[in-house]
Amino acid sequence: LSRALSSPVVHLGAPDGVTLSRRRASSTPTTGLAYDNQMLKHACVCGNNSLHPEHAGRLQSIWSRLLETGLVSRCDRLRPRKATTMELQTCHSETHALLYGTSSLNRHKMELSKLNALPVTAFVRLHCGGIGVDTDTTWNEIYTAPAARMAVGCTVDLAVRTWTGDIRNGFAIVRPPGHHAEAQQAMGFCYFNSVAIAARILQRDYRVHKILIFDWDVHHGNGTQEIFYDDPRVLVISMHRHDDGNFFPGTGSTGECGAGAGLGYNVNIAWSGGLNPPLGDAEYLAAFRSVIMPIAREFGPDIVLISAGFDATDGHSPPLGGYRVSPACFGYMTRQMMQLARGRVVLALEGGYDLPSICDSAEECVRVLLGDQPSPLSPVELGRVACGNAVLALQKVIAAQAPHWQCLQDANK
Ligand SMILES: CN1CCC(CNC(=O)c2cccc(-c3noc(C(F)(F)F)n3)c2)(c2nc(-c3ccccc3)cs2)CC1
Ligand SMILES: [Zn+2]
Ligand SMILES: [Zn+2]
Repeated sequence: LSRALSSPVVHLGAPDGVTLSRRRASSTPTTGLAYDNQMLKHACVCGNNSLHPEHAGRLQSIWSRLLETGLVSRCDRLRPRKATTMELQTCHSETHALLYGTSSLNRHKMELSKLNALPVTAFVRLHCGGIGVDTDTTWNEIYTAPAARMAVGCTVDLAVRTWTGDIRNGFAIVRPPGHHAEAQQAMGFCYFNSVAIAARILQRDYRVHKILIFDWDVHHGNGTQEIFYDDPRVLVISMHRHDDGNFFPGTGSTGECGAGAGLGYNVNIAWSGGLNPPLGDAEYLAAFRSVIMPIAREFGPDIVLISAGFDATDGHSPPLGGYRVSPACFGYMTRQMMQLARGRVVLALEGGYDLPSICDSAEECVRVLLGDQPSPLSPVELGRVACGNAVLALQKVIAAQAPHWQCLQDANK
């Protein structure tokens, strides 16, 4: 017993009722995970998941997978919290923050002047009997606001604790998603732009100089682009299906390179050509090798935030995605990003709804964040040349961005 007593971490079988429960401070920081079941409650009152595919099952299944695989126990589980209104207002207007950040349970606490300032047309009646901003962006007057605030709070805390070195890197298992949310507009299942708010807080409160936001969701992150369009300290790189504006949300063309001081700090890899053929790992690898990593290295970020939507994977039908990127490819892209910013990388879930694919993809990413070897990419994909449409799209990006990035100028010689 005396020996056991000498090593304070050992939980004695309490033979004498003494238990030394002082936990060993984790000497080496590990991967942080943020999740809370309050985010499951955001749902349309009609309860029809096939009508509203951005449902709680997405989050529940990812969390279950991370538990079953033992990955959660290898990570540092953050204490989840809701974002404050002040935090929401780093990117959104006060009206927007109060409109979507206040549930009916708390509306009575709002100053009357503020309550009266809210646009009455904010929500419309949906065919399903529910209400929402639009048919995709449904509103549950009790549960949507706390869930949306929770998604932001979890993402912010992971980013801050990664910056301070308290955790090595992190993954926010959150919903509702955020990358379509603009300063004054909720849309595309999004209310608050979690990743953008995290970036703004790192800038304002931690004086972080250079932040890379990489968005690999199959949809263009219009909100993120809009928020940082004139900011040279936040480089936004988005790779997404565009089809000359015919794919949701329609923004994110190659020529949108930023404005003012931010010119050159917005990079859109806008895929086109529909699904002839559907894009896969070969195209995403070509984008990484020829554009994304060269620009990211030249920028030299202090931290990397990833809008990690998994709707580009196989299993996502054409209306949503239609591409065939493999879960292992998301692991590969995560590992590539870990070469930057001394490995300070934080992922936040955005889109994706095919449960097996998003679970496989999330698992791949968490394993890589923990330092495990990523699953091998398919030899077929490794050996396949990127399709013609993808090569054209990449050439357009290089032409548009070469004036702003030295690394691409050599590419033209
Ligand atoms: C019933 N009908 C069925 C087809 C439909 C097609 N969706 C879209 O065209 C669409 C439109 C706007 C936004 C998005 C979108 N996807 O990910 C995200 C993200 F989560 F913000 F990243 N937004 C997708 C689907 N949406 C999803 C979906 C699933 C999870 C998250 C978001 C959309 C699955 S099928 C719309 C609803
Ligand atoms: Zn509904
Ligand atoms: Zn998406």
